[in-house]
Amino acid sequence: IDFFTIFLSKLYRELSLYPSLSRADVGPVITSQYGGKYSNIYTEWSQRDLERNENVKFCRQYIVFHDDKSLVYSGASGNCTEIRGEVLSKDSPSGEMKAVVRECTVKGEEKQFLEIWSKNIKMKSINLTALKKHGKVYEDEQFGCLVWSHSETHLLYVAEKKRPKAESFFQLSSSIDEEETTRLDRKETVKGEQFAYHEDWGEALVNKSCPVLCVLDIEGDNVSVLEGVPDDISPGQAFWAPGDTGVVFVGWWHEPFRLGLKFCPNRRSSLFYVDLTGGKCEQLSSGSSAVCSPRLSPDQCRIIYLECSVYGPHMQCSKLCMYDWYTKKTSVVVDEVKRSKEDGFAGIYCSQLSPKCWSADSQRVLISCPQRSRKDLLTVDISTGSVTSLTAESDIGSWCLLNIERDLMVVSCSSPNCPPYLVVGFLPSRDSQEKVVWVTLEGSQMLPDIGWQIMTFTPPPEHDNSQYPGLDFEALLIKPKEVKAEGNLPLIVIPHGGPHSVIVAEWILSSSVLCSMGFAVLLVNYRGSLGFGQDNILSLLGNVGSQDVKDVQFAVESVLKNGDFDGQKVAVSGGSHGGFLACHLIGQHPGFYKACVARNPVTNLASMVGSTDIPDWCVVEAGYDYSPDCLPEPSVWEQMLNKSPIKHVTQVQTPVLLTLGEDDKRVPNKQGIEYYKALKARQIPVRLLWYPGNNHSLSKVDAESDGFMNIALWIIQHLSLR
Ligand SMILES: CSCC[C@H](NC=O)C(=O)N[C@@H](CO)C(=O)O
Repeated sequence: IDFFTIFLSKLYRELSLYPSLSRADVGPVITSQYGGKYSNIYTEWSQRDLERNENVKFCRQYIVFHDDKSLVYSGASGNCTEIRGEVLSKDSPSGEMKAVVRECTVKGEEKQFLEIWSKNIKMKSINLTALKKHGKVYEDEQFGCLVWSHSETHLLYVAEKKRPKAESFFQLSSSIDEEETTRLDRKETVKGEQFAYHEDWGEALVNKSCPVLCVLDIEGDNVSVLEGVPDDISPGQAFWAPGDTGVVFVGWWHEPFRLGLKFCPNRRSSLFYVDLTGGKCEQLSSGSSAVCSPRLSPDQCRIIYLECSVYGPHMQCSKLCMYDWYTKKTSVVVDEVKRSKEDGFAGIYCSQLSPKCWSADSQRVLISCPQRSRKDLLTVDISTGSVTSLTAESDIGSWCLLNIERDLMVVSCSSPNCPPYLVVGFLPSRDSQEKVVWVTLEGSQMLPDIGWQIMTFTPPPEHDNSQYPGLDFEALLIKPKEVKAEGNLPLIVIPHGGPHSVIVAEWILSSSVLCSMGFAVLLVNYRGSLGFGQDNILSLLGNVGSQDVKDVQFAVESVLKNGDFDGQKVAVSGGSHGGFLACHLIGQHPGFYKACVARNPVTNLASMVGSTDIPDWCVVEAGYDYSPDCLPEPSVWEQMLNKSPIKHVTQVQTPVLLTLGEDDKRVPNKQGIEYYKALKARQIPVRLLWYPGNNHSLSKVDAESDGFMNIALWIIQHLSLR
């Protein structure tokens, strides 16, 4: 190991110390003995621990004195504490109690407990594993929840349906000597099911197959699985209906078969209500669209939720819809936006609203979402549908709403040169022109040597899309503030994945380390990205491998015209669809890029369609309609192949580093291997890194850090930088 590698790992270690915010909850208003009003804010953070090789979660609380409209005093109360073993946790609405789902190992066996804490006493610890009412509790963002009833007497959560134990046809029947419990267990086992296949919900949701809604009656210590949910529906994102009469949830249809859900809010789904007493289930929204993130208003009269169409591009511009609990009427509050409005509003792009998103008077909804290459904080007036940005004028690249309670907004801010920090501010009243006064609760350190800018590009006429003419796109350029000698800045080009996702101007660890090492990084939001209107998204369907490739190359060549860069020292790196683009770029522009890195890249749509958890993606991106019960026509297979990077592999001259996850369900690692073999056959330098226990994101701490080091060293080597 040389000096350079040590320097690089030291830099990575240093910058990986900055934690990110994952959650914030605002407690009830307390009146102090001197009459001052205050609330506690509970925050959760996550940080990479390179020594322990895990992402550690910790919490810190803050105290905020206020007069319901403005902050009087705020500060941290105590130090931070690491959180271990907590799967889910939630304070009761009054703040009197706390519920925790905890995982721990007892006598070598993993168990899940549901704990109820009151003040400083653990009142109950219910062994959910021993109860055997259901399987593991869901902790994911897709289905998972832990919700107190309004009366604080019951808790609602989602778990895997209990599956009868399967045993071999040849298992001997229980002997008389066996303990009673073992004999009872045996009674419930089924023979012949031992090797039955159970569908799951795909990438990052493996082993999640049949979720059920579960309720704990706290007083009676009784867990029950709610009845009445239709058999062809997987429920999740549940909460208590007004008056605790039942439960509202999102239900995803899982017939004819489950398609991957991660990054796919376009799956057929609806809002449902299941009655607690009779188990009667009612469908509240249309059955022909895709919905998520339902949130009940503080006055308990309305439910706001996001809706988009089924199939088509996976991520799209959403509608903000509202269901009136009493009139049972549904309305569209904010419609899909085809092109940015005159006031700059570009539409709603998020697959999740913050846990609470309503103003205290139940008249406005707050949403943080990408608007072109920034993440902004928007307010929506539910009676007029008018959208106002609270942050459009700010210099900060990303405003992420963690929560809002009684108009106190808790936000995580960051920029490419500034790690996440925590701010709070009161939402000004509906008809006031006042600006929000933001107060920092937990600051962060600005990196003075890193500069960033957002660049806008108009494609040349020959690249214009005749069906969707006049669209522009952007790129985020991150580069050292001081360029030492003119004309020798190396450039790393990073097209994002998706392709319908977006890079916003937020803190990105890898980019900041690369920039601190003296690289410029260009992250391109080519046409097809989120945040620029629905037309922009649709313009890419059928044009993958050409329009997106042209946009990236156009952005790179435009940037290179600036005298700071060395056109002979350009590398390209991307993951997933970004890896697809990296491989396309080196195939379509032979020799232009001196190094290429691809994380779990899509290299051949035609060979992937039968093995990914989202076959519809391949067909739709190739420009065709997907149908789950039809094999694509031969011409569609041909087009899928024609639009794939493998088609251009014979032109490649660039050395390629592939990083693959053994357990990737999204882009099966065979895609990378197919490309690896094609390169090897032509004696193009190629190296493959294989990460066991990792899925599509390669985000486990060791895979991420090892990947970063290898990527940086690969680029340095092939750009001849040492
Ligand atoms: C059949 S894989 C499609 C590409 C993938 N899309 C959704 O999962 C992708 O590019 N994913 C991005 C995130 O959007 C990634 O970086 O993994």
